[in-house]
Amino acid sequence: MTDPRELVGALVAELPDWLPSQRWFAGKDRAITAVRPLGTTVLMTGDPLLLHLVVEVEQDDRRDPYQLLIGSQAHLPEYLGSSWIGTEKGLPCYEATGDADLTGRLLDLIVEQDRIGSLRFDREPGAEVRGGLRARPVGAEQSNTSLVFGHHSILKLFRKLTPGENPDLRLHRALHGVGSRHVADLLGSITGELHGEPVTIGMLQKFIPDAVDGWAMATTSVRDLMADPGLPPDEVGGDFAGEAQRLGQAVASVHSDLRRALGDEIADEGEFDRTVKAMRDRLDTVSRAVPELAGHTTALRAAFDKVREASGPVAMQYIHGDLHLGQVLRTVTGWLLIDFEGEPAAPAAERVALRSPLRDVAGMLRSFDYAAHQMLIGADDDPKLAERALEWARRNRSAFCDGYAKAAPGTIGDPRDHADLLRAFELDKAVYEVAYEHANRPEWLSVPLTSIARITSGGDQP
Ligand SMILES: Nc1ncnc2c1ncn2[C@@H]1O[C@H](COP(=O)(O)OP(=O)(O)O)[C@@H](O)[C@H]1O
Ligand SMILES: O=P(O)(O)O[C@H]1O[C@H](CO)[C@@H](O[C@H]2O[C@H](CO)[C@@H](O)[C@H](O)[C@H]2O)[C@H](O)[C@H]1O
Repeated sequence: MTDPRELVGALVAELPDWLPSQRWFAGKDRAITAVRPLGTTVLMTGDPLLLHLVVEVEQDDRRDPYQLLIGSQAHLPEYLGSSWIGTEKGLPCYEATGDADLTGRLLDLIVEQDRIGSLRFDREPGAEVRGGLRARPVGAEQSNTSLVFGHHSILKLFRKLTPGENPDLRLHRALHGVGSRHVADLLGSITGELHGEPVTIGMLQKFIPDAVDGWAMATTSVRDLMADPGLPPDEVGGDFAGEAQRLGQAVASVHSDLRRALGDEIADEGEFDRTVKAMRDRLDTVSRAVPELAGHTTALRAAFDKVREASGPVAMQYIHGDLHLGQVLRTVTGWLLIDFEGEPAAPAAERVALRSPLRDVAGMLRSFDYAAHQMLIGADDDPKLAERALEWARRNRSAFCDGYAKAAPGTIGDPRDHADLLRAFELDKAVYEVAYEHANRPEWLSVPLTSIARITSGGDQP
């Protein structure tokens, strides 16, 4: 029988070519200079073989750890052909998250609260987890890989590993602990080891089979509005304003639960200077890479500088960090928030820092703008459609803020009362989006760029 470590030793040589084609691989814009195995755990022996692998990917001066689930068997079934990575020591090796015959093992290990090598499989206290189920990967294009077991649970395997406890797990656990109605129940987790320290490998949650994501609902509503140009928005069948308001209430409720669970603190004097510096630094970096941003830098800097004039105490707390319509699920009982990992490209320290909850509000306001304007990408200029898109965005941004204000009598109250801060956070997010679209969807670049032009010229406050 082939020694799994020898197999891994040979397989890592294939990874520099294979990794860039994976949706979840975060370093697609830089060449890979080396891949080294950091840890190998045998989860199933024999044929098929199931290995858990942590590798370090070197790119320029960065070294990022990623986790892989590797299967190997003498006769690779046809349906797994597209998961093939390489044939080592005469054995086909493949990415195993799509192999339903193998991935059930991960769930069973959580049910049994097992430990294999440096991997620890835990059930949350009191959680009932059903084992013996086959998994299907979530089809959507994601930063991580999620596996759905029956209609019961969903296991997220974090691909790029963040040292320590992943904020997604930490914040879900905290919210679950205070009984938040706006997150799915946490059922379990998988912890590994990175350079001798614990690291979150996976998170198991209750699967909500009837959930629809906010982006799908919002873009359907925009389409309905465009299809009925003569009707006022409140008379169009798919009007979203009621949902936007409930979503605002849900986000405010999650913020207040996070404060209750993990506390908050008033921003110190240096906070605003640090915030402006970070916004200016990001702007400088992004405008070097994206020339289309150059014409907006003066107006953006002026808007960022207004943060220094923010009046009154500003509370800092744990927040979602990358809130948009794709991160919220509508279920029969209301809105759920998912994916509390923060911006995928943000440094680990930033993701665990206390921040203003207005950033999440700004993220969602940006998303309403996106939902309205994505319909216009690639279409011929049509001032009527453009006006209709703006109308949808204004109506739903304002409904969202109404909902937030209604449910947040505490520290922030109505987000619109912090106009300068909110505008700066929105613009900072739009600069992030310029970088994101430039790297991932160049044809969408006009969406954040047009918003930046509009907001800096005085338009678009909710
Ligand atoms: N508890 C859940 N119930 C149903 N579907 C879920 C649940 N959690 C996540 N999903 C689905 O899985 C997808 C990926 O989840 P997400 O946490 O956003 O992963 P990623 O970090 O890879 O972006 C979501 O877009 C959503 O469709
Ligand atoms: O969902 P992720 O955590 O991977 O977030 C990244 O990808 C998002 C796109 O899928 C991106 O969001 C941007 O596009 C959305 C529409 O597709 C829009 O609703 C968001 O407002 C906009 O920011 C997100 O920025 C990025 O981090």
